[in-house]
Amino acid sequence: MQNVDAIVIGSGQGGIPLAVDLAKEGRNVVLFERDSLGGSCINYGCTPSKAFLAAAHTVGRARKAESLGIRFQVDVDFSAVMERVRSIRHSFNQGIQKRLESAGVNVICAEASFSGERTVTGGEVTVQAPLVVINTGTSSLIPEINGLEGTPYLTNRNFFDLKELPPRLLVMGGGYIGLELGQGLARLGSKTEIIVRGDRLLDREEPDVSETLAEALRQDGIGLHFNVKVEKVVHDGIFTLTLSNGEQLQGEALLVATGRKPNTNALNVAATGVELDEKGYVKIDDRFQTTCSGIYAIGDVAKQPAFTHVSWEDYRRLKGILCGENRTRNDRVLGYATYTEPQVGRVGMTLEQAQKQGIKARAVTLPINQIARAIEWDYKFGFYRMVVDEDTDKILGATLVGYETAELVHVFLSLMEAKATWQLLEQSVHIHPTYGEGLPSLARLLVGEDMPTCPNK
Ligand SMILES: Cc1cc2nc3c(=O)[nH]c(=O)nc-3n(C[C@H](O)[C@H](O)[C@H](O)COP(=O)(O)OP(=O)(O)OC[C@H]3O[C@@H](n4cnc5c(N)ncnc54)[C@H](O)[C@@H]3O)c2cc1C
Ligand SMILES: NC(=O)c1ccc[n+]([C@@H]2O[C@H](COP(=O)([O-])OP(=O)(O)OC[C@H]3O[C@@H](n4cnc5c(N)ncnc54)[C@H](O)[C@@H]3O)[C@@H](O)[C@H]2O)c1
Repeated sequence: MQNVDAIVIGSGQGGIPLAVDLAKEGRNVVLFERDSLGGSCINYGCTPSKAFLAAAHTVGRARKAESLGIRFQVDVDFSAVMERVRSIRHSFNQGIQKRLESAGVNVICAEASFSGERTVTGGEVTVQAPLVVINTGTSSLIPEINGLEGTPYLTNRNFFDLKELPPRLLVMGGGYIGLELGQGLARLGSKTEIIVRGDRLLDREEPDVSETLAEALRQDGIGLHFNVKVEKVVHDGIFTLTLSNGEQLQGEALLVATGRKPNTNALNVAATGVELDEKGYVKIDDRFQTTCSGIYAIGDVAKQPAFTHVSWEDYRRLKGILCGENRTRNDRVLGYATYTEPQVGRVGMTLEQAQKQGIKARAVTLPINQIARAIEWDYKFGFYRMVVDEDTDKILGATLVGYETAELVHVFLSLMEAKATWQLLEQSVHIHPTYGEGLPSLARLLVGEDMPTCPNK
């Protein structure tokens, strides 16, 4: 056994920069990774999915251009689309490897598990350190369904290895992955059916977000099946799913996107006193400390909101804490987005969430058809909503559904980080004609101005 300064388990989005920084400071750092360097985000998450959606949404927008008087002949070279996705993934992955190597991190390509207090074994290597950081992420949670096991179903792991476009795609799950990848393949040409066990898509969002997305997906030709479960799966070259309402659906491909489970099974945490919650996530306190001193956990495995920028920010905060700064993980404004078309850009609380916390809150909503830019570009789906505290006038949250709202929502992120009031937004003079000019217009609804609120509308 060797003694080192720090051990990082998992090359996730927080673990890599932390290992690099510590190594650059001259510490002896060992990083264990059992799979490809860069974790879910680079290998089977954000990077390949967004490169894939760049192609898919280009097709969607080309088809939609007919309403502008333009007709395109769309010819999808699926194999070229996926080759490009894989080459971007490869280049990101190589970049990570070089970064770790040049910083002097000792990378061990093996599955790691605890073999004693702050002692970790992976492959032939056993190391002990005063500092251990767990950044092992999550994997697909596969439901137990009669006949599913052993069939060649897709998850986000093998989706990006597809070489041919499946003529028909069945998707289980109406969350982020099911909607992004389902709409993506539909736009590239697969006849797609999405099976949802509840009564709406993205069920953590407000109902009108779900309705807007459902309408947009239907316009892409996607079949939506609500309030049904998959009871049986048969695969004989083709997948046949029997649903709880008796209906049968068939497809050449089945994507299972029904949630995630933490990668903690292999860790043998009992050997070092790290406790897990009832679902297997690592329990941490406000400062990322597990129940074992000297061992920290960051990112998805610590049940942080499962986004790359959160894992990255966990690293920045943990680094501050390790350097003696008085930081916690709780005082941050977190946003996220769904990269469907329309996109859903979100930050902070919804009206219902604010009211449940006892805040006297109010929400205003501006439909996208009140924004000149949207009319000029014939963009029909969406709305902008802001939630404010009526006592303090502070902005509490925003939901933006529409064109590239993942970009636009940063206006709210910054305003909220600055603890700004809605009056600041109301006073702002945004450029005409932009989607962004809808934001002060939204704020002006709070002073009672009638719609339309944008110039030329
Ligand atoms: C399809 C998809 C699309 C996504 N799109 C987005 C997006 O657009 N934007 C966004 O912000 N987020 C997105 N996410 C979420 C994002 O990928 C994760 O939140 C992000 O990767 C953070 O992960 P992490 O740092 O916790 O660990 P991960 O990136 O999951 O990395 C964990 C690493 O630990 C390794 N590991 C696990 N156990 C062990 C062990 N015992 N020993 C050694 N190594 C181990 C794993 O192999 C993995 O490489 C997406 C996720 C998916 C699945
Ligand atoms: N744009 C992004 O930032 C992005 C994109 C993809 C994934 N992610 C991250 O990855 C996480 C996981 O995504 P996900 O889509 O797997 O999970 P999710 O939790 O978003 O959605 C899973 C869906 O599957 C449904 N479901 C569960 N069991 C089912 C069953 N047996 N049959 C049918 N439906 C079932 C759930 O009701 C839910 O709607 C997300 O929560 C997110 O944090 C982020």
